[in-house]
Amino acid sequence: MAAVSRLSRAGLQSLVGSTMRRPIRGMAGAAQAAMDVEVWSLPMPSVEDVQKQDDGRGPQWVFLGCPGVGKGTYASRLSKLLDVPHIAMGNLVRNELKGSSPLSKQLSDAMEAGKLLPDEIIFNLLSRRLEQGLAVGEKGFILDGFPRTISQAEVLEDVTEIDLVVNLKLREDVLISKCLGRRICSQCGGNFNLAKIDIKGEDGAPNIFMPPLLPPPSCASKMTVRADDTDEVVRARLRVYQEESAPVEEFYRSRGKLLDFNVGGGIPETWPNLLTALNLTEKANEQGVQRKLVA
Ligand SMILES: Nc1ncnc2c1ncn2[C@@H]1O[C@H](COP(=O)(O)OP(=O)(O)O)[C@@H](O)[C@H]1O
Repeated sequence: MAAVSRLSRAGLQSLVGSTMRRPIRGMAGAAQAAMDVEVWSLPMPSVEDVQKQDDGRGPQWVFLGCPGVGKGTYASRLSKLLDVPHIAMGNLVRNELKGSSPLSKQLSDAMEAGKLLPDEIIFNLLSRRLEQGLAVGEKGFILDGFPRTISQAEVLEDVTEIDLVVNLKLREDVLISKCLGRRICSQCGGNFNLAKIDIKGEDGAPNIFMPPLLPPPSCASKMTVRADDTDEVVRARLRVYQEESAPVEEFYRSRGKLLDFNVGGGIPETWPNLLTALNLTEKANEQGVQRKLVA
């Protein structure tokens, strides 16, 4: 619990310390002022909170990877196995932007164009989520979609020691097909995918086969598409990933924390391979998880 507390509170401190210095990209002055008010109204941490030593902390992992690679799918499965929450930044953002205020509209427009949102908004949402987790005794987390820039990674590093960063990889044409095939049930929130990937490997590259993940009949008539899963916006998100997020891979690689993992197939094939790469078994949570990287 202390670990989550430390991240959350120190994250706030770090954010508050940098809010006024860091320019907010592409935001109108009024919207920026509104965000600053919200950020500064958050509770200030005490030095003791930040310095408190951890005990009983759970795993604190990060999932990196391009849009469509399956971060949500595998982070969610691992979170159940490791008994820690899966905190998906994109979901926090989408939930927050359901309102109709001018600021929500402006941020939704930016998101739907594939742009990153300002750090202040992101830190605010993440801190709030971690505070809620702390209140219910969460001990660790798997972060998905955060950090997405070097500056976010630096703030995270200031406030907690991430144990492991799983970097999912997949070729770009497949990423695009997976994003365009993604469907979400408007009733149960289930994630599905209509894309059928069947690529014969050339020049020694392995075949890639990913069957579609079709909805059950009860969901079939309720399929929705994310507004940013259009061809144009997916390509924009991939460009943003290369420019802003790919350097985060190197940030963690240079610290010896990055585990590259090629997503070579569908879930039934990839999930056990991922567990093997992580040296985990399905029963890990019953026995107490000891993560060891495969040598
Ligand atoms: N860490 C972050 N920093 C800035 N913006 C973010 C962050 N996480 C999510 N967002 C915003 O939410 C959108 C959707 O995020 P997500 O669902 O994680 O998408 P993806 O499928 O591209 O990984 C992003 O395109 C961006 O606008």
